[in-house]
Amino acid sequence: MSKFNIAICQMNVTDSKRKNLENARKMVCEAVKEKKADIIVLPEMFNCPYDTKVMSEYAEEYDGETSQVLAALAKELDVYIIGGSIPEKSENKLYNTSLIFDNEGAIIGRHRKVHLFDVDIENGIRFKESDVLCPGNEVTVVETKYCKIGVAICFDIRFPELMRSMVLSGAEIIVVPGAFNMITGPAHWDALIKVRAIDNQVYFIAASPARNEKANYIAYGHSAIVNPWGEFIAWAEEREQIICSEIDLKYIEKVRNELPLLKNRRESVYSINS
Ligand SMILES: NC(=O)CC(=O)C(=O)O
Repeated sequence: MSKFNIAICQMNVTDSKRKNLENARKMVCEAVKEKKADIIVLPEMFNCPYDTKVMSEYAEEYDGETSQVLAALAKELDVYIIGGSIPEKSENKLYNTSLIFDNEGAIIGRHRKVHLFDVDIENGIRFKESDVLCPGNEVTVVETKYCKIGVAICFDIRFPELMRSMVLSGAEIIVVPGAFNMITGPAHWDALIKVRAIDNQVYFIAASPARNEKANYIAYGHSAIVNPWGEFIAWAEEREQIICSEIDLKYIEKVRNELPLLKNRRESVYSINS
């Protein structure tokens, strides 16, 4: 199966977990019925506000309410779900975690955000995930019936070594649920998505929450799907919406053959471990 569809549900996230889960369910169903999506991606922290003060309140141990909803939905609709991220509790620690389900509702991967968003931008934004979260320590690449997919979360996008590691492990698609904000979003979001797609010759799927001007942390929106040539093939505005695009694995092969970047790396000259 070299062609299939991926959708992003750019959903409104509220402070009610119940409403967020209901909304996720509604949008995933719509993505499958209306857009014929085979893989559906949700945004970062889709079941709770992106606010370090409340993350522990919303956190769940695996296998909690959110993972049960997503697993059941994936099975019922016969689709893969890359469950954005949620605050995950494990052994008294909190993580920003993406849970990934196959079309039978089985969990096939779990990515814990590796790079925590600790920034202090003058006259801009101060955010310190490490006040409450611990970092994950693994590169996540899941095997699906379509191809291998790398999954990372938001700030992880800024670390090209992580993206390249996924591709060296065979990823042909990279999925990043992410909640950029009104300072870093306009400055860097589109550019990062585009360049990560170009330098890794992958389809790049970046899934944001919809913009909520009343939230403490205002997400930028503008979810997008970029092809391995660096073209935006589907994109959202700020509001709640679903975007979807066809993925063509043969096109990845074509781009990688015509412009053989991955083959022509000179590892003897540079190494990502040095
Ligand atoms: N929220 C994040 O993790 C990252 C972000 O907003 C940025 O890198 O900018």
